Amino acid sequence: MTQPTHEKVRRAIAQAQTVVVKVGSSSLTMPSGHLDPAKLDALVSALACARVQGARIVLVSSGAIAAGFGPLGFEQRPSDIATQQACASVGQGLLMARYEVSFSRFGIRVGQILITAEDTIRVTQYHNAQRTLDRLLDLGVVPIVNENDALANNEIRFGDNDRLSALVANIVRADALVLLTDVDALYTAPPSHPDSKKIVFVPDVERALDEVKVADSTSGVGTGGMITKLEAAHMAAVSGIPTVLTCASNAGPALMGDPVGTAFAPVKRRGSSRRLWIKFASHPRGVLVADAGAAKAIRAGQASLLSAGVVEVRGEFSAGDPVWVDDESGKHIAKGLSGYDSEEIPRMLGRNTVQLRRFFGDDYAHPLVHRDNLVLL
Ligand SMILES: Nc1ncnc2c1ncn2[C@@H]1O[C@H](COP(=O)(O)OP(=O)(O)O)[C@@H](O)[C@H]1O
Ligand SMILES: N[C@@H](CCC(=O)OP(=O)(O)O)C(=O)O
Repeated sequence: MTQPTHEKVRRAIAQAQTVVVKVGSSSLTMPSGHLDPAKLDALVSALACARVQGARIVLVSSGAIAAGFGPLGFEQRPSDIATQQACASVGQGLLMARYEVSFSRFGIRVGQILITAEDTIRVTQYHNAQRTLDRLLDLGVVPIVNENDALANNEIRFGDNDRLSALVANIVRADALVLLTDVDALYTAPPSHPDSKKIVFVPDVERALDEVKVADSTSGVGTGGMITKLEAAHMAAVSGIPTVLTCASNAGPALMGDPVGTAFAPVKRRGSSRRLWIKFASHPRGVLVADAGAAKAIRAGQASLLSAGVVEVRGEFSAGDPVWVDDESGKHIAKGLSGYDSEEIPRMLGRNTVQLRRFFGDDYAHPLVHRDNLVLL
């Protein structure tokens, strides 16, 4: 795929049939922990305009925690998980009620989808989410997606909605991803730095990840900061989806392909959501150390990690959990989903498939990490 120009990327965004728009907490709420109805209405007006012109819009909206902590009497965003989850439970209802009213000004229906990281990777849940989202879009509904904060397991929770929005874009096979936040564009360094400069086009997001200085969120209500937005743009880019990042008040022009904010070019064709999640969002719970031969085969691509080529297992994990694959010098070479619980693995190490089948039975004759679940770093 040849690298598209800035104009071509903007044109692709303007012509996008299916668009995922992600809006951050700071663009919908006040620092006091309440919804800001004027901001929400302005965003909805821009989205409704695109919808009325025929675009299929999926809105990934943060703001549940930020809209819930004020009504529950907290002065600032709570930091403990249980209170955040309680705030999300209250705030999510308030958020949807307001979206419902606001979209109804344009005769547009909305539907709520609360999703977990698991739903984006496990095949049946993934297809379930895909089927519901596709059907909602066919019916002209604007699905409003958020992470299922009230119940999400902290171990694999996204926490921010940036990377979740890139996975949703992959699920609905979106033509464009629009990330709306409280800053008008990506800058070479946090905008508070006196010599930071605006970046209008990123042809190669992998280079930008190395070159741009980023900081965590400072808004008091958001979580990810710029790093998770760059990761989302990266995930979209490797899924073949262009991204524009700008402030929420630029939503209308961004959707029309105007040169606002920062546009990111796609770099490759589509990949699977599971592999995107493994590479960008999973938190490994252990390590499998590959010998030189296995490390070489994995680096060459397309190989599964077999017990015969593993010399050590570290950490406690269950089958299906993410793990690092390291070489013997301790360098991470890949991330993958383990095929076995960590306690089962030591007796399998160094044995080939024939020995595993003979000693332990057919259940032990599979790769430690199948190549479909293995992603090179
Ligand atoms: N290089 C950078 N360019 C632009 N903004 C940056 C950069 N580094 C850090 N930021 C900060 O990231 C913030 C946006 O992240 P966040 O508060 O998580 O937003 P949201 O709630 O919309 O997800 C901006 O307010 C900005 O100060
Ligand atoms: N799912 C959470 C999102 C947390 C959050 O702050 O995300 P963001 O504002 O996008 O950085 C919520 O709705 O509160």
